[in-house]
Amino acid sequence: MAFFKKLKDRLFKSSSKIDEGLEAIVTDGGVEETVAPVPEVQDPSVDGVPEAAPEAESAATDAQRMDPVPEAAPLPTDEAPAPSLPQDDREADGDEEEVVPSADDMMEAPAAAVEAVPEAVDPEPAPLPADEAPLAEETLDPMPVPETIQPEPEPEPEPEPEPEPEEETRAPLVMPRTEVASSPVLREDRPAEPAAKPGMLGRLFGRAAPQTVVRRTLDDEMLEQLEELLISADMGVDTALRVVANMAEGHIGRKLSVAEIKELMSAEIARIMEPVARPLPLYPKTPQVVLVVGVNGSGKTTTIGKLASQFRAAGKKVVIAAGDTFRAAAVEQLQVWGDRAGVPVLTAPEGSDPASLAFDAMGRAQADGADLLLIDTAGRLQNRSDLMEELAKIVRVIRKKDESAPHNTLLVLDATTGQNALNQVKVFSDISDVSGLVMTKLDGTAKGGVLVALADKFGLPIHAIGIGEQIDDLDAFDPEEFADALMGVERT
Ligand SMILES: Nc1nc2c(ncn2[C@@H]2O[C@H](COP(=O)(O)OP(=O)(O)OP(=O)(O)O)[C@@H](O)[C@H]2O)c(=O)[nH]1
Repeated sequence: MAFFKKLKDRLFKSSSKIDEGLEAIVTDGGVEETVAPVPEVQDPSVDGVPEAAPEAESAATDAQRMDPVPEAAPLPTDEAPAPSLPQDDREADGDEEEVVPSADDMMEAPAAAVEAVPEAVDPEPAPLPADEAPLAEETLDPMPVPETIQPEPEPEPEPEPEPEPEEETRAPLVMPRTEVASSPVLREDRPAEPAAKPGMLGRLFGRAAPQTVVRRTLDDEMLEQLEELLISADMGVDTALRVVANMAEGHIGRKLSVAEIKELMSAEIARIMEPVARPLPLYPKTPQVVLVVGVNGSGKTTTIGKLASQFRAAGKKVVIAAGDTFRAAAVEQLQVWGDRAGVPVLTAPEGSDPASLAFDAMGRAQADGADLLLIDTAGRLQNRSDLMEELAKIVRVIRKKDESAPHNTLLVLDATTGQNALNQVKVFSDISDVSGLVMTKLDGTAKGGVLVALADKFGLPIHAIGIGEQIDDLDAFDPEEFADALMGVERT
């Protein structure tokens, strides 16, 4: 399943809360309007845009959003270019994901494929392919250009083309999302054309019954209600105010439906989040040391496991240091992830000095020629000064081996803590040099708006978001996808 689809499905607690709230706000004082009937689709093979009564064009669009025509036509072929495959294949298959091999597709390899990676033994140091040469600083694309991007065109189009062997070439989440976003074929969740032009008979007889939409005039009272709604989704007062104020610009006094408000808010949220959507940067210097911090239970261990698996699957050599020596369960959990991914996990006896383990792990990573060293840490905020000293010591000792380390300090935050996440950013920024955020557990929380507040307030890069416990439930952060998922925007 595409990550965006999962994100949308799993952010339902946040989006349905917003949805219900918006319905109530618009219905309260809104007026039901009849909109132009939606033509029934009779001939989906004909490309085109459905007709709309000119005087009610926007209303018709809204009605379609609210009640999409069920038999939407397939994408016109020129909307889904797949230059490397014959036209027939694309049409016959009807599945863009398979016929247009892409980096995004590769993120969707089933976990089973990843589990098939060999045991956690030190793998034979295979020579790195040319395309994995160290990247220049700020070059964000660690993804080797796999053969699947440019598949060999078949001399003779096969009637049943074999699916591409994508499992082995999954990209890590550090893949730059800008590239993905610029490629329309990757947006399989957002077909560009909602419906086809009806056939002739359809145009004559097949018009659906007139539909209605409720719209309410945007005024101060409604703005206040919208603000409260966003605050209830954990967006925080300041951010909610900003979103609503910007959204209101140019729309005061206009009649808006729920769908239109959602789209306006989604655009505003995406605009706020755009500057912080930055994949984890990769540096030419290896091993790149990534220190992972966060309170207990925020998802550090799981995030490290997912990162290690994704990087390993992308051909990177990874070493993990199980630096939370206070919790045996955390060490065991990391070992399970390490075994799955074929990544060595360095451990130390319970209660021993995590800095000493980090020092050894640094040595091991250097000796192994590892690309990445991921260091887990304890998250005992109960004793802040102890934790601060512990983190400072880890940094001191690894700098004995590389004075530029750690190259990233990732703060892992649990979305279910809502506004508390803001305090955690403050505290961890005080005690460590936080360079970026990962937000976990966006699935199953009605507090997803907190990520908008974080972006608005701190401006720290958001590298990735977690929406479940499986390997591929962590992906780079895409502001537009997130905003749409949070607001429950339906793009037809
Ligand atoms: N639903 C959901 N659960 C998650 C996600 N990420 C982590 N978890 C779960 O959250 C729990 C805590 O995750 P850990 O990775 O152990 O958190 P931690 O920060 O390492 O915790 P400590 O080891 O106590 O410091 C585990 O049960 C994970 O499976 C996520 O994105 N979604």
